[in-house]
Amino acid sequence: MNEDTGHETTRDEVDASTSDDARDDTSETSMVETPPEPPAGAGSVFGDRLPLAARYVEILATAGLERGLMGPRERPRLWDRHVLNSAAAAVGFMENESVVDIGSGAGLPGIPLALARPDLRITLVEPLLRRSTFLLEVVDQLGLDVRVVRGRAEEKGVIADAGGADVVTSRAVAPLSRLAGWSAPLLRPGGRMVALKGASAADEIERDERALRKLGFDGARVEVVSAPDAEETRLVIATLATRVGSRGSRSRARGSRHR
Ligand SMILES: C[S@@+](CC[C@H](N)C(=O)[O-])C[C@H]1O[C@@H](n2cnc3c(N)ncnc32)[C@H](O)[C@@H]1O
Repeated sequence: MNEDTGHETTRDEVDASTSDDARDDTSETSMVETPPEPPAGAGSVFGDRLPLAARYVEILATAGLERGLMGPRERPRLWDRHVLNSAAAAVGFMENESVVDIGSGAGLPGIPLALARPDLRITLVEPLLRRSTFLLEVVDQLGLDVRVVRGRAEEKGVIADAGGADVVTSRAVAPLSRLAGWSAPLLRPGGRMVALKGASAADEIERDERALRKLGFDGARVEVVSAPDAEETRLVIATLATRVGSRGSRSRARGSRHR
């Protein structure tokens, strides 16, 4: 059981290595190391925002590691396994869509998406104070127009604040049926869930098909995507066909808190 989330830890969550357990092996990390260099393909993903993406990787490699948001073993693969892997999901979003990233942790996939796709209007939802504080700092340091909402995706206050979104995204947060249950109330009718999943994506759809349909999701499918020099990722995409959940106000205040 994951102490942060109160639910069983899935393989995806373990893979993300963003749990507080990461703090146990910080002794392996040398804080004076220079940040990992961007791979050649990163330029085509982030364009003129590559320096901001590099700054984000630097923050993850320093404060992110020091504060236990990333495991030290992730340091050499921050670009390919995390930042570029998250940015690869950009193909799942249409122009100017509003996007809620639930369980954003250290900002994945929301921050790389905001950097690769400045047209998207992104809200990061994260319940843990330490992580939501980190997210506010990242948004501030990178000068991004991204909202941070502290709370659990399923909380009424979060739904009222961040709901009515075109897309709800997530990465390594929960099994598909639970994710769908959290995503549906945050979506406008006809909105989409775009969940970044690992190799289990197709099996999860098969396993949770009935639960998805019950929640009003149609046509769940897997799209395999990748960015240059990045690990492949699988997007589970499903459309909310019926009116489920509530629309919320979209206050532009940064750093709202719901408890
Ligand atoms: C394993 S981490 C993944 C973080 C990030 N998405 C990534 O890919 O690195 C799971 C995150 O989900 C958050 N979380 C757990 N339950 C949640 C809920 N009900 N609503 C929103 N976030 C939740 C946790 O606090 C944690 O930051």
